[in-house]
Amino acid sequence: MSAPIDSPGNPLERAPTVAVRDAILSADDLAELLAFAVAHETAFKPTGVGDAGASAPGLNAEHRVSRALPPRQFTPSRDRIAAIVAPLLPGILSELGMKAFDIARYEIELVRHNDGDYYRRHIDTHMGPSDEARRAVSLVYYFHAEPKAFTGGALRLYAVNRNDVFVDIEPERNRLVAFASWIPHEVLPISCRSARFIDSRFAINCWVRMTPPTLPKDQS
Ligand SMILES: O=C(O)CCC(=O)C(=O)O
Ligand SMILES: [Fe+2]
Repeated sequence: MSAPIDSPGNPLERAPTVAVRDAILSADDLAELLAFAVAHETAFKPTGVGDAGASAPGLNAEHRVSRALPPRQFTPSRDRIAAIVAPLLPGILSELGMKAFDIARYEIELVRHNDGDYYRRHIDTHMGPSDEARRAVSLVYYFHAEPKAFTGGALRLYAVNRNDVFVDIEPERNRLVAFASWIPHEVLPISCRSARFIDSRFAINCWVRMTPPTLPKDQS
């Protein structure tokens, strides 16, 4: 018996693959988006966990502190965001090593992290057999006011089974980051001395939901 010449290692311990795209929006569109967020400041509500993949539904300040705009208030932007993401998706999927799939829908959320906020390690999807249209790809688009008035807030993406193998992505203005929704990740704590809403770390989450595969019929 001979040992493999080049062991591929354990995929669960490998650093995750992340796709990063910069300069996504024009300066005008970016300014409009920031103005939209600022105009809706009072509508942002504390975020919960457990919508997908987290341990328990509801608010959990140990796990996640941030504020999000209720999705119905952000729906006018949904088609515009989908129109930006759709043409980028084939290249992103191939970079992530994922096959093209039937898109059931895009799920979109606008989130603001301010002083002391964070989101601990989690995944964005459910695992195991299911006929729901599950989240397959997570995309996060970052924006903020200039000059940037917060520090921290990197997106840390982990190897599935390791805490000490990770990739940090800076939430650069006008940057889109994409990763498979089952990759564990966290938002590192943010410091924002002014604590003003406009100085927040803003992010648009866009989850691409996959049409579920047809499960084999029970033959018994
Ligand atoms: O804002 C980010 O960088 C990621 C947010 C996140 O992981 C989530 O909302 O599920
Ligand atoms: Fe997430």
